[in-house]
Amino acid sequence: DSVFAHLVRAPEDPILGVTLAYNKDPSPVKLNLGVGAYRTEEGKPLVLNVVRRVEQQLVNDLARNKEYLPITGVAEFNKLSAQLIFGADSPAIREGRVTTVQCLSGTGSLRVGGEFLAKHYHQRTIYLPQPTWGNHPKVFTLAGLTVKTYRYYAPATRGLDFQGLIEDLGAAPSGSVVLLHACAHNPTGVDPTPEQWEEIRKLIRSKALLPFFDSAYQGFASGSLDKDAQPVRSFVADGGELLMAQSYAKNMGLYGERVGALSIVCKSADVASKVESQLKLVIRPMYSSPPIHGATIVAAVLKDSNLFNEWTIELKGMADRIISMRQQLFDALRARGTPGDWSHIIKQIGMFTFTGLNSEQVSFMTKEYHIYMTSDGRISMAGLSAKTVPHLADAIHAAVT
Ligand SMILES: Cc1[nH+]cc(COP(=O)(O)O)c(/C=N/[C@@H](CC(=O)O)C(=O)O)c1O
Repeated sequence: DSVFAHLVRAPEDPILGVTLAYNKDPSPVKLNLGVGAYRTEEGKPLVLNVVRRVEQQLVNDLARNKEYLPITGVAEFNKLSAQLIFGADSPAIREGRVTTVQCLSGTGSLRVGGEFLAKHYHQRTIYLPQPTWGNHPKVFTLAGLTVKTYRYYAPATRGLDFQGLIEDLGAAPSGSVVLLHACAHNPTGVDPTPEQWEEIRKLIRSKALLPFFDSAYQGFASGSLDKDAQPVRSFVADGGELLMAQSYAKNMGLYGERVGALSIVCKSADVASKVESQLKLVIRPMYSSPPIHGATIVAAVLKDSNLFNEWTIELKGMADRIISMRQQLFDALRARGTPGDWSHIIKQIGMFTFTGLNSEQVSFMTKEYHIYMTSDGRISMAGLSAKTVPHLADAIHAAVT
């Protein structure tokens, strides 16, 4: 019999498996609020106009070919990605202290960064917020790091457990790596205030902890790319070092193109270039070089001021639609007199609402109302529309009464 006959059947991914279950459900009222992917009012995936425009230009450009990219990817894309998150006027970029490599979207950027740290950094422990994106622990464990957690979410207030965060990071061994969501924390939708970010930054620098930022929603938290990058820029401004994983999956709608970048901000240009040389030794045996199409689209949008402005308008449109879904769901629950305080729905930011519903209530809503969401009670607001809000509100009402 097969040499693989001994394999046990693996469980589906807690996030991506929700979509598989949704697809199997024949119900006409089913609702997919699982994966963090934007949907229009009509419930359809969105390809941004700027992306379509650029793709038209690319397909007609006979000067383009399908040659291998360098291991580090599209150079222009790397430069423009660093400017997008650190600011076009960033002193670190000007001083040549930033190295950026194109990776396979956010996940690939996190994995390459994790493998680089496991190989070259003296402290192999990374602290993840509790809770965090479900794939983080797996990515970093497989990269060779030891995963620990720091308190982040306070179920009682449905807000930030700032005291717990400070205590846990204060107790972390000096030099530990700390994963920070740059904005729009997944799954809680709870971000530190600017004042709290400043406290976090001071603590991290005072203990020589190494920040590893994950930016998968730049522009989705506030609707402004620059505003959402402020916390990151305050860390770069203090001259310290950090790692930064960027994803264009959500904010440019390039999910399946797998477009992302890993940047490492170093103390000197000389170190940055040595870091880049070692990053190439991580990437070459992993996937050799990244895909050409998506990064070319992003570079075209970022370097042309008209396309860039049109992108910011489309991005704000997506952010605003999500915010209106928050208000509509909150109003619908209030209209039903649904027991409990639901103000966190309008206070939380980014793509997700961390409802506070427990796994029994979630499975009740799936069974009785065909609502598909992750078992931790997270719902992707982008999956909602004005006409489906009442159905979700009915389901939540039934689940809590
Ligand atoms: C915080 C965070 N970081 C990185 C990623 C990776 O995205 P990538 O497509 O590799 O650029 C995601 C994706 N999150 C959504 C989709 C998923 O789970 O893959 C989600 O949480 O639903 C994140 O939420």
